[in-house]
Formats: sequence, C-alpha cells, structure tokens
Amino acid sequence: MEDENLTQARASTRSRIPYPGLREMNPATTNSRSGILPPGSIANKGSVSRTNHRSNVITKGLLMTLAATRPKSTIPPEPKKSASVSRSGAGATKAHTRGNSLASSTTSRIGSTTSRSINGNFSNTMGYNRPASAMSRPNSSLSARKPNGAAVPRPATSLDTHAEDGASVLGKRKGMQPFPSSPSRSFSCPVGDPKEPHRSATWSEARQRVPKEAPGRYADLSYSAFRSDNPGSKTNPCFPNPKNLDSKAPTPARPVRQTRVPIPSPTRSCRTPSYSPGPTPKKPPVPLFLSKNSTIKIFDHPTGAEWNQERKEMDMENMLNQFMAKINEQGQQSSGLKDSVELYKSRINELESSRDKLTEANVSLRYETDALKNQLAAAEAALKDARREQEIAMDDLDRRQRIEMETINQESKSAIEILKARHQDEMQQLRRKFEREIEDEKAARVRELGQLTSKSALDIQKSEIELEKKNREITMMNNQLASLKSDLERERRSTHDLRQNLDTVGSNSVTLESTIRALKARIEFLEGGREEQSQAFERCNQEMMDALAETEATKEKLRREETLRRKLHNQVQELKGNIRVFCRVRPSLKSEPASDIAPMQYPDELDDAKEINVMGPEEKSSLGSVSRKSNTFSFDRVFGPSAKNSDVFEEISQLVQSALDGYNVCIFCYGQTGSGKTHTMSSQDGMIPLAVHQIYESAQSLEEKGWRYKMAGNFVEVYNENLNDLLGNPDELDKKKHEIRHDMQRGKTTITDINTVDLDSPEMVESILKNAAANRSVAATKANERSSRSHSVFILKLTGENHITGERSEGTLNLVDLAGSERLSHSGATGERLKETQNINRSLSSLGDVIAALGQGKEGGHIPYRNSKLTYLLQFSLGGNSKTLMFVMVSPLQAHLSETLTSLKFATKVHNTHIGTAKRQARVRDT
Ligand SMILES: Nc1ncnc2c1ncn2[C@@H]1O[C@H](COP(=O)(O)OP(=O)(O)OP(=O)(O)O)[C@@H](O)[C@H]1O
Repeated sequence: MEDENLTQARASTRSRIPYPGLREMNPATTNSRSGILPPGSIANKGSVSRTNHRSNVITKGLLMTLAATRPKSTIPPEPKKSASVSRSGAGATKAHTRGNSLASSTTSRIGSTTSRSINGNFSNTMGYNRPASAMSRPNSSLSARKPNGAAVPRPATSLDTHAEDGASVLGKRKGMQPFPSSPSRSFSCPVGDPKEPHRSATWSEARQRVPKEAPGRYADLSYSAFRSDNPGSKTNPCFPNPKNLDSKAPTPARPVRQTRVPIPSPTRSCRTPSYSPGPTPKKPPVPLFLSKNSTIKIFDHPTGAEWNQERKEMDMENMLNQFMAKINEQGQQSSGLKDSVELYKSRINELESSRDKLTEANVSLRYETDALKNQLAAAEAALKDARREQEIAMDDLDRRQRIEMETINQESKSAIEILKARHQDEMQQLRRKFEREIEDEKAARVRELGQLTSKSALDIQKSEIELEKKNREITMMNNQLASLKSDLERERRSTHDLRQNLDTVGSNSVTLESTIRALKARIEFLEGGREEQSQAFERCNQEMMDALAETEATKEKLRREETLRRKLHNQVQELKGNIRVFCRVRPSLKSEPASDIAPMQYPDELDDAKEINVMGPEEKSSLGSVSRKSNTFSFDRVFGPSAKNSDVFEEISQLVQSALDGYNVCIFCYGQTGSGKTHTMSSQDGMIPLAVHQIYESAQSLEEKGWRYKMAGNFVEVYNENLNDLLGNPDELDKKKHEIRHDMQRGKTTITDINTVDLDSPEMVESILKNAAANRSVAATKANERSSRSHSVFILKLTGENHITGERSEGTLNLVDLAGSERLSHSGATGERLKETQNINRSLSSLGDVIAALGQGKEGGHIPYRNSKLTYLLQFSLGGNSKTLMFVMVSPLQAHLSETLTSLKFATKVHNTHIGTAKRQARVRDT
C-alpha cells in the first residue's frame, strides 16, 4: 500500500498535475460528473436549435483543446476514449454537415479561442509551463499576412481575430509537444494516413500532405489568414473535404485526402452564397464588411458600370440581417461560453483544491518518505552494528572455542599424564603386590617345607616308637611263643591261632618296615637339601668376608697411595719450582686494527711453548740505519693469543690441587692496563671460577678417602695501601678500616671485620665475583679506573679433615689481579692521582723486592713483606711455605711494546728466582 501511495505521489510530483483531476478532464467523465452533457451526446441527439448545436460544438472544441493540451504522460491510454472521440468526431462532422461553411469556421474559431483561454487558465492554475508562444497572440493579421498583395485592405473584425486566433493556435501547436495519436486528444483535423485509418494526422503531418499547387488556387479566398507560415505551401487541414460534407457521412475517423479540394475559407463563410463566384484570380477581392478604412468606390468600375442602388441596399440589408443574426448567435454563444467558463472555473477550483490536498499529501508523503529513509538509514546502521557485533561475537566465540580446545587439550594431556602416573603407580603396586605374593608364597613354601620336615620327623619318631613297641610286642610274643612252645603240647589249638596272629603281625611289620624305609629315604633327602643350602650360605659368607678384607686392604692401599700421590705431587711441584712464571699474550680486539699489532713470535709453540720473541722498537744507529732488536724471553709456559682460559687453567690446576693438599698457593696476574689480567682471573671462565669448580670436584672425590673439606672465601682490594672488603657494603669502601693479622705459629692470616662467604656450592663463586665487580664499579670514578688502579685478591681457604686417618690440612689459594703495571710518572700527577701512582709503584716494587729477597734464599733473612699492604697480606703465600705462579700479561699492541718489554723483563727476573721448598700445612690430629 505504501509503495502504491509513494508511486502515485511521485507521479503526481513529476507531472505537477493531480492524476485524478486529469482523469476528470476527460470529456466523457467530466460531463458525467459535473452534469454537463458531453458535446458528442448533444450532437448525437441532434439538437433542434442551431445555436445550441453550435454551442455544443464549441464546448466540444474546448474540451478537445483541453484534452489536447493535457500532458501526455498524465493520461493513460484508455480504450474508452476512442469511443468518445468517435462520438465527438461524429458530432463535429454533423455540425459541418448541417451548417454552412460559416458555422463551421465560426465553431473552429470559437473553439480555438476558448481553447486558448482555457489553456492559459489551466496551465497557469496547474503550473504547466506552456510555451510562451502558445499564450501570446502573434502579431498576425489578415492584412499582415495577406498574400499575393490583396488590393483592398481588409477591415479588422472580431471574426477575423477569431479566425486568426484559430490559425494562430493551430500554428502554435506546431511548437508544442507532439500530440498523442489518439484522435480524442488530437486537435488536428481528422486528416489521416490511408494506411493508418485509425491514426489522426497532426497539424504538421497534415500540412506536409497538402499539395503545393493549392495556394494559388485559393488565394482569392483569403485562405492565407488560416495559414501559419508559408501561405502557398499547404492547405488548412482543419476543414473537411467538401466531398465528405456533400456525402453527409459521419465518419471522422476515416482518412480523407484533401489535396486539390477547395476548402471554404473562414472569411468566405461570411459571404452570402451569391458571393462565391469560384476561382477568378483576375477579379479583385471585395471587402466583406464596412469599416472606417473602407472606401466605397461607386464610380471606379473600370468598365464604367452604373450604380445599382437597389441591389446594393438589398445586399447591405442582407448583410445587416446576417450580421444581426450573427451578433445574436454570438451573444448566445458567449452566454453559453460564460456558463462553460464558470463551470470550468469551478472545476478548476475543485482541481486546485484537490491539487492542494494532493500537494499536502505529497508533502506528508515526502515527510513520511524522509522518515522512512531515516528509519532505513537507522535500520541499516543497526544492521551494520548488529553485523559488527555478530562478527565480534563470532570472533569471541572462535577465541573462546580455541581457548576451550586448548584447555581441553591441556586437560586431556594432564589427564593422560595423571592416568599414566596412576597406571605406573598401579603397575608398581601390582609389582610390589606380586613380589609380596611371591615372597609370601616363598615363605609359605618354606613354612610348608618346615612343617613337612617336622611332620616327617614326627612320623619317623612315631614309626620308631611303634617299631619299638612292635619289637617289644615281638619279644613278648616270642616270649609267649616260647612259653607256648613249652605249652605246645598242651595247647595245640591255641598255638595254631597264635601262628595265625604271628603271620598277621609279620605282614604288618613288613608293611611298617617298608613305610619306615620310605620315610627314612625322605628324611635323608630333606636333610641332604638343607645341608646343601647351609653349605652355599657358608660359601657366600666366606666370600663376603674375603671381599671385605680385600676392600679394607684396597682402601688402605688407596690411602697409602693418596699420601704417596700428594708427596709425589709436591715433589713434582718442587721440581717445577715454587715460583713459576707463565706468559700470556692477549688477542687483538676487534677495535684494534691489524697494523697496530706488534710483531711477536712463539718459536717453540708446538713443542714446549716456553719462549716468546718480541721485536723491540725501531732504533736508529749513528749511521742512520733503522733496526729492531729481537728480544726472546723464556718462561715456564707461554700462551699465545689463541689460547683459551681453559687451556691456561689446565696448567695451573695442579697448583689448585696443592691448595687442597694443604699448601698456600698464590697466583698473580701482572701486566699493564688492558693486557687481559681481569679477563684471565675474573671472567666467567677465568681462573677463579675454574679453580673453585675444580676444588669442589676434587673435594667430592676425596670424600671417598675420608676427606671432608670446608671452603671459605674472601674478596679484598688493596687501593691506596688500604684494604677494602669487596663483599661488604660498597659505601664502606675506602672508609672502613681492616687490619691484617698473622698467626705466626700456625702460619695463618686473618683480616678484621671482613665478610667471609662459605662456599657451599661452586655456583656461589659467580655471585661473589658479581658482588665484587659491582662494588668496585660503584667506587670507580671513571670506567675501568678502579680495577686498573687497585689490586684485587680472592682468598679461598680450604680446610680438610680425614675422618679415617685423622689427618687435617689447611691450604689457601690466593688469586691476585694486580694494578696496571705501566710506568706511572709522578710528574704531572697531583692529589689523589699522585697518591694512587705512588701506592701502585710502591706495592709493585715491594712485590718485586719480596720475590727477590725470597730468591736469595737466606735462611732467616729479612723479607720486606711489610713494605706494602699487598706483600704483607700475602706473607704466608709468598715464600718458602707456598707455591707461587705469576702470569705476565702482554698486550699485542705496538703502542704498548715498551711496557710489554718492561713487563717481560720483570717476569724474567721473577722466573729466575728460586724460592725455597714449600711446606705442607698438614699435621696428624691429636687424638
Ligand atoms: N685472552 C683474551 N681473549 C679475548 N679477549 C681478551 C683476552 N684478554 C683480554 N681480553 C679483552 O681485553 C680487554 C682488556 O682486558 P682486561 O680488562 O682483562 O685487562 P686488564 O689488564 O685487567 O685491565 P685493567 O688493569 O685495567 O683491569 C677486555 O675487553 C678483555 O675482554
């Protein structure tokens, strides 16, 4: 329903003419509704009055004009219309038939005038934009359009105006929309194509069909007044064929050829029939009516004809009569027209009101449409939202499903795991149960065996008792037999019985004897198995005792061998020297270009790897030649740049073992800043972590031999001749005072107020190193400054006890990362820097002095340990009681060559020093 309304509203909006109103404009329906008789019907009924007939014809013409001016799009083609058209056409034809040419032409004129006025009203009222040319009256007049040079100017009469209007209207229609082909709507005359009898030709079509020779022929009839354009080219198709008029046949639908047929001119219709002399081109046209411009020429006849007054008067009278009749007719006609106009006005008002209603309806429909559009937009937005929500919901659902699936998977996995575990538990339980059952079965069998054994013993006992009893009985019987034998004679009968009894007893005794024999065999068999078992047990016991004795012997041997190994190890270490020097050259770093590398060679790298050859700096001789001195140094071991920390550790691991065996061991790293000391000592795979790991492994393996070890660690720093605890509070660095105390009796060193960490696991050493590094970095003012300017000492105290032998050992492993050994010049340095420099120089030279003093080997000689905090701290780890290893670290850079040579020279001195035999701090526990 709404769609229908919308469609109608749209159609009405486009055409701007309410559809129902236009339908009512159809002559048939209009007349039936408004009560006005359709013109066709009046004509059909054949009105008596000629005026009425004309009026009807005029009304019909108006309706036709209205129908013709109605827009094509608003009027749907209806088959009924052709009927009404045929009626109206018939009516029109009758009018022509009955009336003369004047009536016919007058009807046409009035029709066109009315049509024009109605068109104007209608178009104005309905908003139809009629072309301006249609409304405007053209400036044509009979005189203006007079072709062929009419001799007498024609007076401008009202009839002329009408005629001209009719022509004008017709002419204007050319410029309008083409008329519909339906004859009911076409204002054109029923001049049709013979091939299409039902189609009415439009004005332009009809014009084209008129022969061209017609104009000359009708020129004298003022026909030009009815032509809109070229007066000589076309005939007016609005006038019926005289043939048709003569035949009186009311067939307007039938096409009629109008060529070569003279059509009565509207002007001619005003003439009397006597003034229709036919085509006389030479005769000048006579003016039809008198006007102010008319000149009555009485004596201007060319032939000089005399004036016929009577005839003229008669003519004038006739003309006057006709004119009066015409005026009356026009009056009646105009009153009819007025009525029609009123009717149409009321009708137009109705239509306007209905149009207003429709406009309102249209507006409301527009509002509704807008509202519906809004609703549609809202619905679309809601749909979009819903779709989006649905997508989100779908996504959520997917996600949830995935999560659920994952959860289910995990649950199923965990369920499987649980089932597996349960299954294993059950299996174990079953296994245990079966084992228990087997054990029970075994015990039951053993019990059965015991019972059987005891039972058989009982049976044997019983049989023996019975045997004895039988023996006694036999004896008694024998006694009785003897007494009876003596009494044989006397009691033969009783003897016979007794013999029978004896036989019975004899057979019984045989049975018993066989039973006894079987039981004896069984007992023998059982006793034989028991013996075998007890013999096996005895054998096992013996073997076990032998094994235990052997183990004890082996253990004893192992202990002896361990002691021997320690002795041998120590001897080897002594043979190697108690102070050893290793040289290590670090690889060049990525940041160091190859051109900066100093030439160094390792002559016996693949053999003993004890030598290093360093080319000295360029020297200019007095002659100007440049030469480089080759310096070869020899140490206990030389590690090239490709050596890894693990390779280095392999060499020092024996010294670490010595610490476990109760020796004081001291490993130094000496070298200039950046030569790789810290990397060798404290990096992740440096000597400190590797040493701790090895000690743990060795301590664990020594547990079998009765050794239990305790490990305690300290990490200290000597900076500016002050001792700092690197495992303590970093804020207390350089502030807290720590004192070094030596127990000369026990050869032990302790430091006051220092944190000692019990190393329960090898992993702890890493946290110790990290702590120490962090504390050092807090104290550092510049990067790497602190580590370069201070000595760090990692002290690992190892205390071992052998609970089998009662032995006890106390060893100390000192791992020392010395400050940069580069020559520090006092010049230029001030304040803290000067103090630092002095202290580093002093401690390093003190170390050299101590080693040199130790090298002199004087028993009881003075060793200047107290000259520096470092040497004082390491008093018991440097000297005859200890094993010392010094790494001389070498930078590969050319820039460091001079420092490298100095370091190597110092190390060579140390290497050449022989320190006395180390003493093991081991003693047997007093028990
Ligand atoms: N054998 C090596 N392999 C690889 N890199 C090394 C090696 N030795 C040293 N380095 C690197 O060389 C640089 C300097 O080394 P390191 O800090 O150990 O020198 P240092 O002698 O301890 O210096 P400082 O006296 O200033 O503490 C470091 O980046 C270190 O990683």
